[in-house]
Amino acid sequence: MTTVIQANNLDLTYQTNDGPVHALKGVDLDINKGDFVSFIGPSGCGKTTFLRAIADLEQPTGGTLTVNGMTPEQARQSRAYGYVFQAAGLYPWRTIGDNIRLPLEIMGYPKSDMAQRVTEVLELVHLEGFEKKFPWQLSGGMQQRASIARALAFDADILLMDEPFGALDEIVRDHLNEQLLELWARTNKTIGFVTHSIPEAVYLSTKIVVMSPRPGRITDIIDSPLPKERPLDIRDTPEFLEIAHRVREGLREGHAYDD
Ligand SMILES: Nc1ncnc2c1ncn2[C@@H]1O[C@H](COP(=O)(O)OP(=O)(O)OP(=O)(O)O)[C@@H](O)[C@H]1O
Repeated sequence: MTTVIQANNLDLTYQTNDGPVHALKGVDLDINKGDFVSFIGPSGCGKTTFLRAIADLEQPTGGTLTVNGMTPEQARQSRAYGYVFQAAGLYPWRTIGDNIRLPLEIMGYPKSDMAQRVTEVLELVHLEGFEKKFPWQLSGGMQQRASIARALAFDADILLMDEPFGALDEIVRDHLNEQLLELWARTNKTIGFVTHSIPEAVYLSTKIVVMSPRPGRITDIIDSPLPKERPLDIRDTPEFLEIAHRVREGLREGHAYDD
């Protein structure tokens, strides 16, 4: 099994006007190729910080972190991952196709390759035919799918997603969760996914990382026994509910630490 992301005793402390904030403390985690890893925990437990450290957007203050065996900086330069933010962040004056093309243009991709990539990724997120539409002509869920398509444009092996569906209603979210699993199965990407939702984490993941704040740390890592193929009604099975229960217990323990 290939380890794609490896954190050893990782620390990250922000220096603020109110003193140091220990956002990550002693984080040890191995993420293997093809894993779907969810990070769940209360606000401030360092989920986003960890994702940003992987993406070289924050600098760890201790320990080691490698991405595809490289430093996060080298991994960023070799375009090892795509990043999806909570808000879709599409440019309103650019069409969906032009939004997806933008990172490719910046990197100087040949024009012919670009057209083909845009078609491919739109197909992956089921937005065929929307290339010429503007973001405001799409629903919130479709915009978020377009932003996933943009993150897939480079065909990076790793997809980092920071609460991509947090602002969407439950029905749309269920639908996108199903589609994301299908995309993951088709592409065999390694996915790091931040969420506040227990059912979402359990439904999507092969590995669930439960975190706790002050200092931000990992309190439980659950390797999911659920099969890769997951219809939505798997959420009513005893196996699913058992994992959800373990996550809830882990979160509760983390909270007790604060009292
Ligand atoms: N740029 C920054 N400067 C100073 N402190 C920061 C910075 N970014 C995050 N923090 C602090 O680090 C801690 C971890 O923040 P982080 O955003 O990683 O948590 P999170 O688990 O993603 O939270 P949420 O669920 O609210 O997004 C918090 O206490 C936060 O206030």
